[in-house]
Amino acid sequence: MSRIAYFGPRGTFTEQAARLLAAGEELVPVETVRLAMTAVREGEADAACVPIENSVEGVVPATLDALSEASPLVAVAETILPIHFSVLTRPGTAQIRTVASHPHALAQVREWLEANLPGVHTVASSSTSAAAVGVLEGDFDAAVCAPVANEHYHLEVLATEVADVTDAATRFLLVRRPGELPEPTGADRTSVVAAAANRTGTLAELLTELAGRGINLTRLDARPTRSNFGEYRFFIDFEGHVAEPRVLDALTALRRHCRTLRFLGSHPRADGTRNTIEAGFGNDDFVEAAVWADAVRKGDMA
Ligand SMILES: O=C(O)C(=O)Cc1ccccc1
Repeated sequence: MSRIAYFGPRGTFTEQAARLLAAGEELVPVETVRLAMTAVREGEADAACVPIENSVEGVVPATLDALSEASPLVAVAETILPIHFSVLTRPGTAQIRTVASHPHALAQVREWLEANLPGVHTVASSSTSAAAVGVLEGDFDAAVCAPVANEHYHLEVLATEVADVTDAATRFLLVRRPGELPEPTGADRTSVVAAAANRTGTLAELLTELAGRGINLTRLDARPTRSNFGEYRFFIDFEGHVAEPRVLDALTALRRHCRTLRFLGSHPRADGTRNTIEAGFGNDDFVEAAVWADAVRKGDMA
């Protein structure tokens, strides 16, 4: 049985995602996203399940930062969960003055709180279930949690299915130490983090290399390098698998433009969207063109 570290404590949305991505494996809650990845880096866990992006609030910065630091990790699988919340309180609570949750969760229930708990004081916690623990311990009056939270904490349920934005969703990754890659499926996502040279047009150069090979981007985010003010790393997700020649060709080109380029994995997409392949960019097109170019170089051209 594999050991899977997940962003905890028990009862987070990430636990729900880990149950799907690593069914039947040993799931181990870890206090922060970064420590979940450290457990994998140090060999204490075989993989980590972490949130990466939310359809309402965007990326989870802690996940991007932890993916770009220390030794490389690669994403091998993903899942997307619909997000709605349960609001939990201690049994017998007469008045709710404080409500805690992960900042992404608080941002997604602001209207509900204004309408149902006007004037309540909101407190950011490290995760949704850390807020439930805080309620149990008397630190806050209520917590905005994942539906799975109450399997563990047995609090009073004030409301379920709470969400200002219907159809909100969060994507989660399963990351491992580098090794054998998942097989290409035709509906894959490849991720990299690029530290481009700090000069005019470098981001445009990177994007042109991808666009010029008909590669469709699925996400682009910038995070500060933390070392030099104004310097950024670019997190780029795009359609396709590194086993496909147009993707490998693009990565090789990106490498030439970057101070550092970290490969963050190629894995099947949870939504099953097939890779877009423009005319002339299929695997066979690259093979035929390479055979032709080789013949030209050898002087074998008919
Ligand atoms: O705190 C959690 O439960 C998480 O897994 C992070 C999160 C927070 C809000 C929405 C989706 C995921």
